[in-house]
Amino acid sequence: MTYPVKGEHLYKKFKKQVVLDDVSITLNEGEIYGLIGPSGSGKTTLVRILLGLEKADRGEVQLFEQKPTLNAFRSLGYMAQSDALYTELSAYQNLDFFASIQGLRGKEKKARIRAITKSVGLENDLKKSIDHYSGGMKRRLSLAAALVHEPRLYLLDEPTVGLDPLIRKEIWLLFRYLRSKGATIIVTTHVMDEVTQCDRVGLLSEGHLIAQGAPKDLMEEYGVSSIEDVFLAKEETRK
Ligand SMILES: Nc1ncnc2c1ncn2[C@@H]1O[C@H](COP(=O)(O)OP(=O)(O)OP(=O)(O)O)[C@@H](O)[C@H]1O
Repeated sequence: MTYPVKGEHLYKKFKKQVVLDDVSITLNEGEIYGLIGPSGSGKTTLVRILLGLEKADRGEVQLFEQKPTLNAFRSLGYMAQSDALYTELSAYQNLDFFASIQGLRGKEKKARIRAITKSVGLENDLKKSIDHYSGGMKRRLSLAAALVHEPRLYLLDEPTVGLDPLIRKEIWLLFRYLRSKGATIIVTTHVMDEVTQCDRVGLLSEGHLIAQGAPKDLMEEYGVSSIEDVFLAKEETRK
């Protein structure tokens, strides 16, 4: 079996602060994995290390059983926490650019742009310049840019932050559709109802992966009815 992501014994320090302490994480093909934890617990750092954008002080990362390289990076869908869009271009021009650098051409490129903008609900706003986009629209466009080339692996850092519930629902439908086609998705989130839609979750606290598993199994194991309570129960046992 090929694992899309394998991080082993990852350790990272920024100056004197230990941000990740012996974190190991393996993703199976075709699963949605939610990475959750309080602000500052190390989620973004972990995602960036898994991508090869940040180097761990110790530990090993493999993407599809190879060390992260620029080529591997191109075949991923990455959405950073802050939007990386070209504000002087229209929404369409942005997507056209991102699709082109991912190697899409001609009719296929147009069809993918059309399909993805519909999925994120921006099909009527493609001509607008990004300067005239709201924060939520920019977020959706960033997501579309990460998804347009339909990679096998997505690393999405808070993709739905600031979006209204209807759009969020649409986006989760899209994630499930991508999963049904065999894609693997790692997503960081603060939204608890999104957590229960993940196949597995990893709970990060102060750089430690304190629990990992299917949300239902974790809730059963701790005899609680929410992942927040699993978090609290687990934190209690660590003290
Ligand atoms: N480049 C950096 N230099 C110094 N400290 C950093 C750097 N990047 C992250 N940190 C610190 O590492 C810790 C973890 O940050 P990280 O962004 O990974 O957390 P997070 O769980 O993603 O938080 P949030 O949910 O707020 O995005 C924080 O204390 C942060 O200040």
